Amino acid sequence: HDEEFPPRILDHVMKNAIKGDVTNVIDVIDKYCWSVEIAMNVGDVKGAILDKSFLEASPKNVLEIGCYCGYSALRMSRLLKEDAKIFTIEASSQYADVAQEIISFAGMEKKVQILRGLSDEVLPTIAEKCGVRTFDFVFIDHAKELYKRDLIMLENLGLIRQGTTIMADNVIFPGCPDYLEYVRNSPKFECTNYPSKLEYCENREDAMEKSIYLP
Ligand SMILES: Oc1cc(-c2ccc(F)cc2)cc2cncnc12
Ligand SMILES: [Mg+2]
Repeated sequence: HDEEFPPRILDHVMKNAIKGDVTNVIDVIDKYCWSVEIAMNVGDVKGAILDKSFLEASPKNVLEIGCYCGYSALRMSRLLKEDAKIFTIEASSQYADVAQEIISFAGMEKKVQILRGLSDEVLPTIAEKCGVRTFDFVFIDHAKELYKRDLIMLENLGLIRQGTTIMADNVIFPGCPDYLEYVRNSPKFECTNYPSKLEYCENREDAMEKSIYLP
């Protein structure tokens, strides 16, 4: 990926969005990505699918794996109920730096906590570090080859509970076949597929997969 996109989107947001207006920041990012350059945010079309599942779950403790520039964390933060919080794991310190700036610019720094590091390094201590026992909603949107490994880690660490909603981005493109096979064949997950398009594209298929954990 273009390593220089994050600083450019940060600069564009700072110059064109309204400080403290999270909906405007989201809109400014989407307009930029539709008109200037594509980025790997979940985007507005798949973002609406995420929003709907998020509202249905109405979660208190939210985990995101793959923060990037903070776009999906902002989308979820604007739908958070009182005293609910989002913890988002980001392995790239460059991405985490930009995400922190964008999340703070939007005024959501109290609702979103960025955890820097690789998911398999962060997850084992996240419960005690964040004062959370289990997560009510999980959004998986990082390296596709890590989806299955990390879901199994969430199960083994007891970080998900009866009824936890897990949303996964990019299950068609770039695709995560082993993850899909795992959740769809497991009796512990109730899965729903939401066909859509790759972010900021009209003609490339992608989809989100919702899996409700029912151990
Ligand atoms: O939504 C996404 C899209 C792409 C991606 C890859 C290749 C391409 F050509 C276009 C888009 C990569 C991602 C990596 N992590 C999380 N989400 C991603
Ligand atoms: Mg994605």
